[in-house]
Amino acid sequence: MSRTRLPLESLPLWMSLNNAEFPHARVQGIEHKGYGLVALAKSDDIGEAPLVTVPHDLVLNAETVENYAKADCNFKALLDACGHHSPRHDILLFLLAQLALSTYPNEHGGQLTPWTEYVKFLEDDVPLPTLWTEDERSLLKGTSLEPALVAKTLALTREFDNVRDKSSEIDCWRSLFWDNDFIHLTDWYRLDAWFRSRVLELPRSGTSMVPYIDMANHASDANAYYEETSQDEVTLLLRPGHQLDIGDEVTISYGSEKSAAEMLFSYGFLDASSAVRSLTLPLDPTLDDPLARAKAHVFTGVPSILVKEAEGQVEWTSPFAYLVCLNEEDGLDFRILQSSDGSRELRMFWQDEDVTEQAASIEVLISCHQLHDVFKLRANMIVAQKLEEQLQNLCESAEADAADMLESFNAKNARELRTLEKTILEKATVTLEDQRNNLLALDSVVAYLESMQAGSETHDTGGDENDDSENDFS
Ligand SMILES: C[S@@+](CC[C@H](N)C(=O)[O-])C[C@H]1O[C@@H](n2cnc3c(N)ncnc32)[C@H](O)[C@@H]1O
Repeated sequence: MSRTRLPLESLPLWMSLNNAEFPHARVQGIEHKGYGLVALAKSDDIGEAPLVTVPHDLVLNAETVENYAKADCNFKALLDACGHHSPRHDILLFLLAQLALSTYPNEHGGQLTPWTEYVKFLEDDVPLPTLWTEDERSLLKGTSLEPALVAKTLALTREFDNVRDKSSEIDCWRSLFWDNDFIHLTDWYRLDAWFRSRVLELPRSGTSMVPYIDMANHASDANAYYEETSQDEVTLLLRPGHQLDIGDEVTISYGSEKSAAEMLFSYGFLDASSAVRSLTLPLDPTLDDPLARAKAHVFTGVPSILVKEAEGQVEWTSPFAYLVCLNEEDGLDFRILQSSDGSRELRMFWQDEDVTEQAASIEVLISCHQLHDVFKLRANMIVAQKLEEQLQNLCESAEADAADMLESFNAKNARELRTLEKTILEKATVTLEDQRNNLLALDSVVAYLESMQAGSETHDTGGDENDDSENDFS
């Protein structure tokens, strides 16, 4: 969508017309960060007074969307056809309506809101990976962001196709989506990127976008914070103890626990000062596991591996790896139970006890089993294999990149993420190897492996004695 824009100089007027106050902070361009907020007074002069106050009726949340639907029948038709799934999706539909209204008022003909103008201040160029070029995205190969980005892209495409399909039965939306082909998938990507990089969770208003305050950039030692007042206004305040001069950037924290991949995914930059060193990888059941689908079905958590470095130590956690490593001979079983109303349900049993509800804590359930250390060894090997594959992919990605050193802000961030994740993975591999060696030295594990070996030898010699020993070994 080729949209109408407004210059930043008009933002103060927009704020005043909408009864928002910004006595101590204004928006200006900040190097490498787009826009940002800067202080208009020294911290000593500001004291505890708000830097910015945004009235409740400017806050965009699920309630704003519902109220707008009551005032605009075109939007109501769209919301009823494909909305009411989640606050995020409804807010995206609202932003889409504002974008269409601000750019094609004749086609849309709907109700203007303050957001119809505010979207004209928002930049097209948002550095989130969903909006990167193909070449930039290819640099993420082997990082934990690669599968997340593929999943997100698919989900956004599905969402957009659904909105587009449903719009075909609503006159004004049919004209925008179909007859004039004004709205494209990239518009939906951009709306999602605006939402993701600007959304706040407010105690009273819930999932919300707050104009002007959403111009505040992130810093891990942020000098400001936002809060919702008892009148449901949102205010931006200085953090006690932080000194500010006129012209200093006013920053907030986007979250202190987010990994580098999460920061890049949601905000399009890496925070060099962050101490968080972690990554999460999806984990699938092994291909030859006959119970694979059943395990995935009952597991309520996210099937993943979390690797985290803290105080020099690398730890991994993966409840799903413990489920993946168990099989029927160990005592894991799945049964379909029929309830009195005739519905059928898949239930998981461990040692004949129904543990469906505890599938995500299977590690605890198996801790009393005599083969507990053997299970730990199996889980360790599943995780080690996944991490080695990941490291291999990262190396291939670095080799491909070396041939074609693409220069851009996003390319630089992709490379930094690769380096950071490679370091974490290499340390995790050493941790896993140490743990494996310790487990392999345990009597219970040695006895188990010997019994398996003896079993397989008995089995082997029971067959054709003329078998090629090399084949047996392989
Ligand atoms: C809530 S908006 C802040 C306003 C934004 N800079 C703008 O121009 O509209 C969040 C976006 O600002 C940018 N940003 C915020 N903090 C940053 C930082 N410390 N370094 C680089 N970019 C930052 C990122 O593009 C992020 O997605």
